[in-house]
Parts: sequence; structure tokens; C-alpha cells
Amino acid sequence: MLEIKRVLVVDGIDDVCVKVLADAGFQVDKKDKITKDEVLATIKDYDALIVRSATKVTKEIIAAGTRLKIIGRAGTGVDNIDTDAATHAGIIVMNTPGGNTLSAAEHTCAMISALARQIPQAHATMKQGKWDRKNFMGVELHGKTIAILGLGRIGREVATRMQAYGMKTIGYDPILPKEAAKAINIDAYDLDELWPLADFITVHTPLTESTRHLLNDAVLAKCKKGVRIVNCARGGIIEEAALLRALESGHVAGAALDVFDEEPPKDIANNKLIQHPNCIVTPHLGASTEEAQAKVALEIGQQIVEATHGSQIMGAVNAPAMMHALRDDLKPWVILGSKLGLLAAQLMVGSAFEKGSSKWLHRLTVTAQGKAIQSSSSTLCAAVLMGILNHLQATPVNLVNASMIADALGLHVREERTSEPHDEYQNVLSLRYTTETEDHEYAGTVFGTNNLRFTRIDQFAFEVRPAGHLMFYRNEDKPGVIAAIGTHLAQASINIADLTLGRDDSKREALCIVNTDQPIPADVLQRIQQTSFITYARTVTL
Ligand SMILES: NC(=O)C1=CN([C@@H]2O[C@H](COP(=O)(O)OP(=O)(O)OC[C@H]3O[C@@H](n4cnc5c(N)ncnc54)[C@H](O)[C@@H]3O)[C@@H](O)[C@H]2O)C=CC1
Ligand SMILES: O=C(O)C(=O)COP(=O)(O)O
Repeated sequence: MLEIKRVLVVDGIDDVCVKVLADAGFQVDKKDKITKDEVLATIKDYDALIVRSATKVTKEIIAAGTRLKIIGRAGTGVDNIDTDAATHAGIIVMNTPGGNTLSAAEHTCAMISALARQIPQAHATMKQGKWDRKNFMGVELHGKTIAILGLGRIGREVATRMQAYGMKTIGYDPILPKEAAKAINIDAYDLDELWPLADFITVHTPLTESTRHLLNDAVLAKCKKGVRIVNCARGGIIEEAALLRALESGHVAGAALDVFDEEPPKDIANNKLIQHPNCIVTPHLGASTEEAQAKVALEIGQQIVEATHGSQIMGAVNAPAMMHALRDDLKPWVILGSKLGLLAAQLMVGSAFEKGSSKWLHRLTVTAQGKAIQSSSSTLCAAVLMGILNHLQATPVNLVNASMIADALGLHVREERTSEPHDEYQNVLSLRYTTETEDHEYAGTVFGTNNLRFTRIDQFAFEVRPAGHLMFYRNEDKPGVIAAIGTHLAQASINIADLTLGRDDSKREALCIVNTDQPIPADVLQRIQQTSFITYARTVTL
């Protein structure tokens, strides 16, 4: 179980979060305004830290947080948290995406309307005692085209709201099928087609290497003269210097920004972009509504409590789950998964994992089959990866960082699930890996509460306990092979604890798995490999 005793809550998170955590018996310290140095000095005393976007959870803070198990983000973007550092430290980072979606979408729509009618500028002149009607000629939204980049949660909500104004909505999102966009009345275009069509452009992507400076000088030049640009997602998606140049030249008629490259921006009073008369700005207020804050605070509190109960890990952005936070009935499956991975890694070393050789692993597919495990396929997939990678990597691999390390290695991992029972067993976890020249499948099951069994290696079906020292050998199915192997082992004083046989009748081939009390030395294995009728022999330790 994930043991949480003390939680530090910062950044003015709604009190409901503290209440949920305190009701669950945690000791909670709420410090609305806290400096980086204060976090650094005190974080060692906490098991969980909850932030919004103001506190930057750097790798120094993560290194100092020797007790930390969870970093919670009461909100969507986790770019203020060094998730890689957290992942390497085995810390779960979880967010509450969705809780502030509507508020961020409404704020975006408000910014679009304000931009079209210059409401902030007109408001400011009246506050200065002026009655200026001629300088604030606006544009109607009705009939205009708005391009939405990023059709995720917020982008889509913005689309439906702006459609109500009579705007034509077009958009781009690399993972949303064009038909799905069409179903919500968004015409999907490739980026280069989209720029010249838009009267308004609003971005709703995360800030990643592919979205940094998505709008730059070259792109703005492709846009219509008089285009209006909105960013309520993340500073950096629009290149600030390029936007300023385009505002100054008049190519961009107006911009509305809620987010900035640096927050808070330096020297706001003299920042040319912020102070440009056609640029309207808010200080990252997209999620700042009573409703959104109550939702995200409640959600992050509940998610942390649930994680400690082991029922599920909701909202984890860097992990399917952590082993010690797992449900008891899932634990033996996670162990089985890691053993299948460890088996594969030991059997494939020297073949599939030789990077650059033709046997470089192409694809790995992990399938969770059966009602008891299909809903936990991502955890079990991580367990298999953990088993494989722990055998091959110098740094510890756990359920949190396994997927990330596999990605960094360039492994193609596919996760499959089905509730259909297997022919012979209620639930089966299997691992299939392919290289250019090989295709292997290993599978296993759990009997009762904790009896782990491997049930298949390639075409050979059997039941074997996955523990201790095992030797796998394949041979032509002829009499006398077992006796010959027994003799080699006896001569080396190696005791056989168990022996299991699987047969492929069609090819008259057999796979034998021998559990031994001692590891089999290399010279003994070599003699076994040279024995008549033996085609392959390998040892593994599980
Ligand atoms: N201003 C504020 O206070 C708030 C800002 N946000 C920010 O808004 C942004 C969107 O949030 P959600 O809609 O919840 O995220 P989401 O994850 O639901 O949607 C993001 C979409 O962007 C798409 N995308 C990724 N790369 C892309 C690219 N190169 N071009 C086009 N599309 C791309 C993804 O496929 C995804 O569909 C995030 O950056 C989030 O941090 C979220 C809440 C409040
Ligand atoms: O949830 C997000 O991604 C946001 O940008 C909201 O940030 P905040 O929680 O208001 O500091």
C-alpha cells in the first residue's frame, strides 16, 4: 500500500482538498504562499505535495523530497513539475484533467469576444473618465472562421461555444480522426491549409517540442492580414517576439493572452507585447473560477486518498500504477507479468536486444485476457516491461518509469485486453515479441490467490512454477533425451527439483523445463547443448 502520512498543500488550493485529506486521517499543512527555498527546506517531511501552476516542482525539490510518493497537480498542465525526475525517483505524478476544462473554455470564449470588441481597452478609457466611441470599432464573430489547434477537452468545448455565435469552426489535431472532428462540426485541415482560412486562431495544445513556437514569423506570414490570435493554453506555443512583430506591423489585428513564456513575466509594465494596445491579457486566469477550483481540489484530494487505499491510481501522468499501491488481487498478476518479462529478457539477450542487429526488437504486445485482469492491462503491461528492462538496464525500473524507459529505448509496445476467457484458463497474461526473424509468445496464469504458473512458451503448453533456477531445452521428441540430460546434471552434482514437458506433436518436438536446486554452470549447459537431439538449451533465474 502507498503510505501517506503528511501532505503539503500549496498555491492557494481550495480548502475542500484539505478537508478530504484530513478526513482520511492525513496530517495536512496548507501554505498558500511558499517560496522555492521554503519548499526545499521542508519537503523532506512530506509524503505528498499538492500544487497548482505557481510552484515549480524542480528536480532539486524532488531530490530533497526523500519521503515523497505523490505529487498532485490540482489542474491540467504538469509542465511546472519535472515529471522525468519524479518518474526516475519512482514518485507518482497525478493531475485532475477535466476539472477546469469548462472554465478554461469559457475564459477563452470571453477572450475571443473581448478581442473582437476591444472591451478591455474601451473599459480602460471610461475608467479614465473618457467617452470614446470612434476608436473602438469592432468586428462581428458571426460568419467568421475560427481555427482551433488542439481538439482535446478544451478545444472542443471552445468549438461548440463559438459555433453558437455563428462562427465556422475549423481545426487541426494529429490524433483526432477527421470524421470525429466533423461529427462536432469542425472541419479538419492540415496545418498549411488552415492558416490562410482563419479570421481567429486559438491554441489548445500542451506545450511540447512539437508545439513550441507553432505560431512563428513564417506561420503568421501565411495567415490572413487582420487575423486575431488567442492563447489560453501555454506560453511558448506562440512565439512572443514574432507575435509582437506581427502586431506592430498590423498583420495581426489583435491578440488575447492568458499565458506567457515566463510566469509571472518580468517587468510587466515595460513588456512591449503585454503593453501593445491591441493585445489583451489576463494573468493565467483560465482555471480561476470558484467551480473549477472546487472541482480540481476535491478531485486531487480524493485521488490521493484512493491511491492510499490501493483501489486505483487515478490521474497518474507518469505511471499506470505503483506496485505498493495495488489492489491485493492484482499483485500476483504484476509479479507474474514481471516474471514473464524477466523470462523473455533472459531468453532474448544476445539475440533480440542486440541493437543494430537484424533481431532488434520490433514489437512487444502484452495481452491481458479474462475478466479479472483485462481492466488492469496497462498496469500489467508496465509489469512486463519492468521485468524486461530491469534485467537490461543499469537504473532501477519500476511500474512508474517502465513505460517511459521503454519509450526512450524506442520499443514499440502494444497493450491489448479482452474479457473473453481463454480456452483453458479463466485469465491469462501473455507477452508476444517479434523481431525481424523471430516471433515468440510466453503466457502465464494465477491459480487461487497466489499460485503463479507459466502456461506457454511459443507452441508448447505446460504448467510450470516460475521460480528459482530453470533450464529450457528443446529437442527432437526421441527416447533417451531426458536420461542423457539427467546424467549431465548428476555428474555436476546438480539436483533436479522438478521437470515439466511440453510437446509439439506436429513437429515431433518437445520443450523441457527443468527446475534445479542450484544454478547450472556454463560448461554444464554447453555439454547439454551438444547432446544428441538437443536443438536449444538456455538457463534463466526467476
Ligand atoms: N489557462 C489555463 O488556466 C488553463 C490552461 N490549460 C491548458 O490548455 C491546454 C489544453 O488542455 P486540454 O484541452 O485539457 O488538453 P487535452 O490533452 O485534452 O488536449 C490537447 C490536444 O492537443 C493535441 N495536440 C498535441 N500536439 C498537437 C499539435 N502539434 N498540433 C495540434 N494539436 C496537438 C492533442 O492531440 C490533444 O488532443 C493545455 O496546455 C493545458 O495545460 C488547461 C486548463 C487551464
Ligand atoms: O490546469 C492548468 O493547466 C492550468 O493552466 C491552470 O493553472 P492554475 O491551476 O490556475 O495555476
